[in-house]
Amino acid sequence: MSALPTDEFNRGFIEESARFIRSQVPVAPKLLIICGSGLGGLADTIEKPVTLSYDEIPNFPQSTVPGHAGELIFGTLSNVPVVCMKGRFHYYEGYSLQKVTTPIRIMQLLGIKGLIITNAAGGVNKAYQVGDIMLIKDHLNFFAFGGQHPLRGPNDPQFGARFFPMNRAYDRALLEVGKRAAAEVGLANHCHEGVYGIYSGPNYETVAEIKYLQLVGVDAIGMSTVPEVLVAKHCGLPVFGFSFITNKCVDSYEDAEEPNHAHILDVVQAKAKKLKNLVIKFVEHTSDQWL
Ligand SMILES: O=P(O)(O)O[C@@H]1C[C@H](O)[C@@H](CO)O1
Ligand code: HPA
Repeated sequence: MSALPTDEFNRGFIEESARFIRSQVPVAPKLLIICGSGLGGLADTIEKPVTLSYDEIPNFPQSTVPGHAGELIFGTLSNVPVVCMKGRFHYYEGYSLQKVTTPIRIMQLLGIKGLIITNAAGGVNKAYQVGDIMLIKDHLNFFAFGGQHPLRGPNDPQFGARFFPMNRAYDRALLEVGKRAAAEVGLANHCHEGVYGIYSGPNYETVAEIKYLQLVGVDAIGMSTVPEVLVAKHCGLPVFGFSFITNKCVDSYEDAEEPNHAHILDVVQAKAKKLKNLVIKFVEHTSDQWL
């Protein structure tokens, strides 16, 4: 059997990061918000912010992708102590899936009670327009079909059970709150519920791959989120997630349009205020659940 990257995921290693964060931050967070590509502006709404750079925190991975600043922002939203990850980690950066997901376990040790997860994604579903949001109701984990999993290796029962269900991974009640929040911030006509699929990247998909994704029921395709949600569910955290549709997936050889990361960041920027308002409303409506 090949070597397992268990040291990146073991309790001592993660506790060291958590201890450092506790020594720097006055209030323990109750809710973790992970910002997708270009979505770091979600953290601008946090009151009384305290910033920690990823490079200050022992054992914490470093952001290498444009649009992922590499900072944790602690503070409050609707009186809920939150922490915002401005910058997430992706498998294509070279990190193991364990390393990609260590922040979830660190934040769980700090006492979070839930996860809001966001991403930029390509619209596979032909009804989706650039600038829409998709509330994630489920995912297709193509990594797991190939035997790749952040929880491969010895299980630490202090975090969660060896085997765990994923059929209600995206909390149904939170999804309804998300729908209401989207309507309240004027996104009702741009809001869908759908299935997110993970693709490793760093390339965007071929035409044949997009046709396949359409056939198997993927509505939005991206390069993140699924590993973090798996580890969050393993340790019992309720999850609310949404994809921001930054580009239409090209499913024809005649179509000359090509996805482009710089353009994706611009598209997010253009809708940043509405997305911030969505997160604020969502936390406002769910605050009792986290306190
Ligand atoms: O971190 P997310 O999933 O939002 O980032 C997406 C996927 C790739 O990292 C990148 C492609 O443009 O954006
Ligand atoms: N494919 C994969 N990841 C993405 C895309 C896409 O089209 N857009 C933004 N992230």
